[in-house]
Amino acid sequence: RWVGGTRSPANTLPSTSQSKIRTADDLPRIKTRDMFYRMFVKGYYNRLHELQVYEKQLYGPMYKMGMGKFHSIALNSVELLEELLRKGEKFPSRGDMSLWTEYRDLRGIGYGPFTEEGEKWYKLRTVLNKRMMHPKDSVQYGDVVNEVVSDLIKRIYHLRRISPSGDLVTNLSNELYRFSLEGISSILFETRIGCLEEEIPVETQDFIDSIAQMFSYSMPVAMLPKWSRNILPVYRHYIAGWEGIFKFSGKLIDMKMEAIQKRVDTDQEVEGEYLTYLLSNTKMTNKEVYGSVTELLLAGVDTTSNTMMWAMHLLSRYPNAQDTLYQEVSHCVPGDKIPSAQDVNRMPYLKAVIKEALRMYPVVPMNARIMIENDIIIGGHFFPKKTSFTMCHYATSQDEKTFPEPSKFKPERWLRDGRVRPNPFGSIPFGFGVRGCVGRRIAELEMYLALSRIIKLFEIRPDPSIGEVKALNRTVLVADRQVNLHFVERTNRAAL
Ligand code: HEM
Repeated sequence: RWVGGTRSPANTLPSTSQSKIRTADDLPRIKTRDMFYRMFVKGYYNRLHELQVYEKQLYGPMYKMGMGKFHSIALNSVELLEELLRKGEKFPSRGDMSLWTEYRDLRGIGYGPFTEEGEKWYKLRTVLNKRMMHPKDSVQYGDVVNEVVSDLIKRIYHLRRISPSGDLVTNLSNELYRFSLEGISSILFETRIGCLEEEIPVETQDFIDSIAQMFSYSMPVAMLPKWSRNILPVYRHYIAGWEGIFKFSGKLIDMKMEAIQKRVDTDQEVEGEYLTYLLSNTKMTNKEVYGSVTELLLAGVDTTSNTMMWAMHLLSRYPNAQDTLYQEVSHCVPGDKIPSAQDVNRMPYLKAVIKEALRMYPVVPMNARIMIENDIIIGGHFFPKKTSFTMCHYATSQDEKTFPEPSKFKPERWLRDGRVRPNPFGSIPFGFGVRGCVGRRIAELEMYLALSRIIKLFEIRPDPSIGEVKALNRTVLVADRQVNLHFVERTNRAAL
């Protein structure tokens, strides 16, 4: 069979409805030959997000796709995504994560929110969601994040100063990666790790290199057969990446645990934020905390940094939108005051800017669900349980029926000022439902606080020498070239 298990409507549905229900066999299928041609001859392999748009034109909103062991039903319309997500199971699954679980099994480390499944996943999320998921939870991290934003601003001043024009910041993605890693580490480890210092500490640099190593060897490890692992060095490098990641995060978590233990031993009150909560208020062991904190961290860096990069890139190209944002920020936070987590709640345009940047560049451009427990009917088609669905939400967020003039950056389409707002399933950059992104509120807080402060201090302008920037799909949507921006100071005051 093409997808799913062996059940069919004939043995699961009431006989009256059987005649109207179609199956996967009635859907168009992308031929393997065509898929290879598009990927490797037409060069779509790193523009899979654009392939969604192209294939919708060829096959319509629902089609079969597959390569090797991987087979899936592509859903490529707002209506179908809404139907699938609304019919979601109690313990939704995105599919096979054995590439990540293998290392955890090898070292006896607990699974985190990405790798855990079923009821165990549900229980884990119940613990992890606390102090993270509610908008008011993120407010408590406002001061911690603002300290990191201050260091980012200092670094922007420094980089401008040493640039030939006196206001250029080159390779913005790299700077925002450093900001984002520092921001999420300061929340998850409750300590600073020095990513924004001029010289990054050696241990932190090793950690950054290990993350890059693990990600870059993931694809070859997934593609190569298991028997090649003892022959080729690829698997060894991949495992070495994980070793470096867990060595660093394990050390920081152990240090926190020791500090908590000392306070407990001396009858002092234990105070702290997320990590302290996980270590002292839940029944999680250290090895379980390693697994979860590390997965939260890995999910929270490139996603946040690239979204900020796209938002700033767009603002530099749409000066009117940038000006509207500046007016809002300077009205809500006048003078030298630094925007706080409470202040950003009074800035609807700021939120709309991020929402629109995520619509145009949803950094995670596709997502998946696999029905574990139940058969399902989607778009009038029957699918047996274990069917895998690919959610083509990059394409739906570019659909002009939901978003008129989709290639234009129009934050105002998200404002709640009486206008008809787009279907919420049109743009789902953080996923949906109980399995949706756990770090959404933290990511939003980081982006709001950084962007509002930057826009208050600087007018950002494009660097014409870099040409037209396009998105490449490298697990997340990144720029196809180095992005530079001019940061023109709005006043003479260096308000830090
Ligand atoms: C702009 C920033 C971010 C974007 C666009 C984003 C997007 C996503 C998406 C699309 C998913 C899949 C959700 C689903 O299947 O319904 C996800 C899951 C997840 N995200 Fe994020 N994310 C961002 C930032 C973060 C941050 C900062 C963290 C950590 C604090 C984080 C942690 C996670 C985790 C752990 C999961 C897996 C949740 C689970 O399976 O239960 N993300 N994210």
